[in-house]
Amino acid sequence: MQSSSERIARIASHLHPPSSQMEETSLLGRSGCRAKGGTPGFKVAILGAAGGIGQPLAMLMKMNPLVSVLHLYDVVNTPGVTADLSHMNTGAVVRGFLGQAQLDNALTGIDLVIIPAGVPRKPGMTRDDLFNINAGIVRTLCEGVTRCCPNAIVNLISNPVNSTVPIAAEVFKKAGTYNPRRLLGVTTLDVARANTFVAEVLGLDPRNVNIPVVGGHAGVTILPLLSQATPPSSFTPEEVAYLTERIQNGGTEVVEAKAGTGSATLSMAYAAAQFADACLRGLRGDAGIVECSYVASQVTELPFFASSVRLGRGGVEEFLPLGPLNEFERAGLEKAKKELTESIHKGVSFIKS
Ligand SMILES: NC(=O)c1ccc[n+]([C@@H]2O[C@H](COP(=O)([O-])OP(=O)(O)OC[C@H]3O[C@@H](n4cnc5c(N)ncnc54)[C@H](O)[C@@H]3O)[C@@H](O)[C@H]2O)c1
Ligand SMILES: O=C(O)C[C@H](O)C(=O)O
Repeated sequence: MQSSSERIARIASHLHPPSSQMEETSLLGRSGCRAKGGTPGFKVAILGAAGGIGQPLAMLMKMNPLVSVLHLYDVVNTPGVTADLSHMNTGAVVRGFLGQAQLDNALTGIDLVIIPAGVPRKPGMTRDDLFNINAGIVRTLCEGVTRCCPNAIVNLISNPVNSTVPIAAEVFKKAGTYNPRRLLGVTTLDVARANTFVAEVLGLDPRNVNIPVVGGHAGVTILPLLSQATPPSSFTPEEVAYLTERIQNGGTEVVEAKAGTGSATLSMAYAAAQFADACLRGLRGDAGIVECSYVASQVTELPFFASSVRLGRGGVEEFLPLGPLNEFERAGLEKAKKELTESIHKGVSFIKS
C-alpha cells in the first residue's frame, strides 16, 4: 500500500519525466491508475500528430468512445500536444512519442494507424509537387508499421494520396506483410465537400446528402458521381459543370485562401475522424459501414482506385460496383484513369527502383 506522498510523487514523475526519459510521455489521471488504458476499445496511433491536421484529428480521436489508447507521434512538439489533450476527461489514454527513435514504441500493439505526416501545398503547387518530400516520409513510417503492427488498418492522408498509397503497398509487399484490405487512402474530404456543395445548390441540409466520389484524390481524378446523388436529384448542365469543378478544386480553394500557410486542416481532421470512426466500427463488427476510399481495387483495370467499399473486421470486405455512369461521368472516368495510371506508376517505381 503506497502512502499519499508516494502516490503524488509517482504521478509527478510521469507528468515531468526527466528529458533523458522522454521516450514515452504517458500521462496519468489524478488517481495515477490509468497508464494501461481505462476503457475497453481500440488502440489508435496518429503519425504527424503535431501538425495542422494532426492536432485537431488527435482531439477528435480523443473524443471517440471507441478509442482506449491514443498514441501521438511526430518529429516535433508531441509532448505539448499530448499534455494538452490528456487533460480532456474522455476515456482514451494519450501517450506522446517524439522523433524517429520512438516510432516503434508509438506503433507497437496498434489497431489503427492514421498518417497525416508530411508537407502541405502552397499556392501554385499541385499535390504531385509534394511527392519528393512526402514519399520518403511515408516510406519510413510504413516501414515502422511492418515492424510493429503489421496487422493494423492504415488510413493514409499524406499527399499525393494517388501515389502514397501505392508506395505504402510496395513497402508492405517488400516486408511480406501486405494485406490490401487493410490499406486505405483517405478521400472522405472529397465526399464531405461534394455533400456540402450539392446541399448548397439544392437548398438541403448537407447531412442528408450523399454523393459518391470515385477515382482518386487530385484534380481530374476526383470524380463526383452526381447522377447517383442521395436524395435522387437532377442537375442542369451548368450545375454539373459548377459542382464538378468546385469539388475537384476544393483543396486548391483552401490552399489559395490560406495564402501560403497550408492546406485544409480542420475540415480534413473532421473527415479523417469520420473515416477512422467508420474503420473502428467495422473492426468492432458493425454491419453496413460503407465509405469511399482509395484502395487496391478490381473495380476498374487500375490497381488502385477510389470507390465505395464496405468496411468490416478485416478492413475492406466488399467493393461496391461503380453503378451506372452518365456520358459526362464516363468521360470524366477516362480522364481520371489516365492521370491515376501515371501517379500509381510513380509511387510503385519509387520503392522498386
Ligand atoms: N487526403 C486528404 O484529403 C488530405 C487533405 C488535407 C491535407 N492532406 C495532406 O496531409 C499532409 C499533412 O498536412 P498538414 O496540413 O497537417 O501539414 P503540417 O505541415 O501542418 O503537418 C504535418 C506534420 O507532419 C510532421 N512530420 C513531418 N515529417 C514527419 C516524419 N518523418 N514523421 C512524423 N511526422 C512528420 C510535421 O512535423 C508536422 O507536424 C500533407 O501532405 C497534405 O497535403 C491530405
Ligand atoms: O489540396 C490539398 O493540397 C490538400 C488536400 O488534398 C485537400 O484536398 O484539401
